[in-house]
Amino acid sequence: MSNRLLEINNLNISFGSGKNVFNAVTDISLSVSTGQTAALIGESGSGKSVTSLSVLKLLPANGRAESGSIRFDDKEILQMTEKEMQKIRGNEISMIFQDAIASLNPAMKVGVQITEGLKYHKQMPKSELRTVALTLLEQVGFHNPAHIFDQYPSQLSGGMKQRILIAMAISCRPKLIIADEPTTALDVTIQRQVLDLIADYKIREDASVLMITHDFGVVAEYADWVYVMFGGRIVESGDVFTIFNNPIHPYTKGLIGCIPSLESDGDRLKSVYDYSFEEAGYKGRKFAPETYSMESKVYHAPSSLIEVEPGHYVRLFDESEVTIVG
Ligand SMILES: Nc1ncnc2c1ncn2[C@@H]1O[C@H](COP(=O)(O)OP(=O)(O)OP(=O)(O)O)[C@@H](O)[C@H]1O
Repeated sequence: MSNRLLEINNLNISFGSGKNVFNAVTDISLSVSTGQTAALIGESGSGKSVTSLSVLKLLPANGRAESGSIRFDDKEILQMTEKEMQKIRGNEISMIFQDAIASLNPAMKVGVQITEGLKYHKQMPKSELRTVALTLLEQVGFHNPAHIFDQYPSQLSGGMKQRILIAMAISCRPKLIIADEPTTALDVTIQRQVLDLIADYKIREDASVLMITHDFGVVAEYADWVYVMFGGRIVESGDVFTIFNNPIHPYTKGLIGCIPSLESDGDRLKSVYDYSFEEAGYKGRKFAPETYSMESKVYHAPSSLIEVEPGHYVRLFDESEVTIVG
């Protein structure tokens, strides 16, 4: 078996029907190897969440994977039935959602909520559930697990609730964790704790993480492999060192330029668009995903990723590599 636990190939996802079809994700390919963290980074609306939801077959009702493949542990997800997916969700793949704190049941003790997955997926006897839940609470950093077990969500802070969610996510010892901006609502110290807990789990269990983020600082610290998304496509990918040392696509450069730095001497934080305007010398988004217009002509950019050095892929964007189609 390959060590690619998750492998997405040429995935296309659209919403709507008839004339109102909208392609949210176009020709995405990515993989997450065993024991590694892959980050999917891009601005809001670039298709990160839609891609990750498709791995669990949890797309909204008006969305669908049109073509491509999603292989997890050498099984094709897109061909699985709902019943088969129920055995995978929360068991082999866990997802920590952006706004997941709201999903905690306010009327149930958090300790009991942690045991739900174990009852459902592992048929664990009642006598063992409490002991396992206490261990999980310890693993996510609670020094007084017996006390926390009996608390209701309203008695806990946001950061504590986030740790409960991580305990739930890891309870069945999933092979893959999908973390969709799990820290957006939290302050910086707690963000780090949450990301560290996910990283600890990954190391302890030799598990894999697909991390969805818009923060290159987080990518630098936690990811092994990076996929940069723009407009529903991957525009650059490679291992984290290569992407930081030799970013090629203007959008990637822009994102890296957005990381606040202590040495920046008080400079205004550049937005990605400022960067592309200045660096690319174009009026408009030079690196638009497929077509863009300039001086009343429409340009069509080649849509394939090119391997510019071993393992480093970039979608072409240079004017010399653009053909005029209209
Ligand atoms: N139910 C839906 N119906 C129609 N379009 C949708 C639906 N859900 C998402 N989209 C569209 O799909 C595109 C990708 O959205 P997605 O949520 O994956 O972006 P994202 O990169 O995860 O952004 P964010 O960081 O804000 O979550 C967006 O243009 C979005 O408007």
